[in-house]
Amino acid sequence: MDTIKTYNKRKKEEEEEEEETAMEVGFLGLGIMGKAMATNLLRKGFKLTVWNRTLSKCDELVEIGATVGATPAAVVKKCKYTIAMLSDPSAALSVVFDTDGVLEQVVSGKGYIDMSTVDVDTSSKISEAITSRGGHFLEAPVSGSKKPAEDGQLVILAAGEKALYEEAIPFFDVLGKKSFFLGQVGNGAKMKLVVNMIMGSMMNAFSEGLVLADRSGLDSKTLLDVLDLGAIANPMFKLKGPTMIQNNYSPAFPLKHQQKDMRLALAQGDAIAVSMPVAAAANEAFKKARSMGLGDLDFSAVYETVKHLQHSS
Ligand SMILES: NC(=O)C1=CN([C@@H]2O[C@H](COP(=O)(O)OP(=O)(O)OC[C@H]3O[C@@H](n4cnc5c(N)ncnc54)[C@H](OP(=O)(O)O)[C@@H]3O)[C@@H](O)[C@H]2O)C=CC1
Ligand SMILES: O=CC(=O)O
Repeated sequence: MDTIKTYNKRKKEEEEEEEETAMEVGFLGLGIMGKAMATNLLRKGFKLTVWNRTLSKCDELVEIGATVGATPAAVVKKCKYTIAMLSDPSAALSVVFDTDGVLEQVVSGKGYIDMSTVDVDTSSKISEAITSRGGHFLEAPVSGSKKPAEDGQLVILAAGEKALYEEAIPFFDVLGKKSFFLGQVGNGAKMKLVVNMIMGSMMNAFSEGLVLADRSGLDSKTLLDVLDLGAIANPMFKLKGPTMIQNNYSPAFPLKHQQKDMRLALAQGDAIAVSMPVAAAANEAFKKARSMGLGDLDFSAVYETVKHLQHSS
């Protein structure tokens, strides 16, 4: 009789533990984007276990209810679903494959959702590793910056396992205003790089326009008003224009990440022989900006490089 009781008690505890695990969501990477996204998930009632390479960045999340995992592996062990938001391909790979990384605890049924902006190769390597251990993988890079992340207004570009996409919709509903499922792994990465290639090229054209207007004796604020009323009005010019003309480059989207995206988009074009001279020139300007020590500022700081080119000519 006692044996049956003990068995039933243990079974109930296991079921409770399983339920608990199912509700826990892991979050790796609490930079500008990750912090805002994790905060939204917590505020909407998800139980979050967070990890960041610089562990002190977890403190603010702990204050609003998060638990800290000591390593990426510890987070995955505890949670059925883990979301990552990391700087670049090398960070995304390191968090999965290094000692104490994600892969050590991926077993059947675990879901890994990488929302970092990376290239197809990186995403495919991660996908193969996770799925070969019975886990499920989704890439889900986002369009939208710090403010859309804070407001839960990102555009989510998901690709990979459709079933995991369906399961992740409650997270995406909190994080974004719209999510797309784009098919096989790689399509999310490709779409995100196309979008950011266009954005980086536009930022350069905009910077050149601001310089040309200024050197032509025109008022920059009037230029912004004219642009905003015409066919090329857009939220980026409207948001960044006023701060750029005040030389304020407080980072929302760090310039080093925009340059990484230009580089990866050019490689994407290179592989399929798509010629992109405008994007290539924009990439050079972002590289120049990095060499001027502007990499941690907002990507709109490329305006300083465009101004600098006039001084040196
Ligand atoms: N900011 C934006 O507007 C947008 C950014 N993105 C993309 O989202 C991703 C994150 O961007 P964002 O939050 O702005 O970037 P941040 O630079 O603010 O944060 C980067 C994060 O990656 C971590 N990291 C960097 N290198 C490593 C490593 N080797 N191992 C482990 N962790 C590492 C950082 O940890 P630590 O704190 O220790 O440095 C930090 O948590 C990037 O891929 C970016 O391109 C996409 C849309 C918009
Ligand atoms: O990746 C950057 C963004 O603003 O989107």
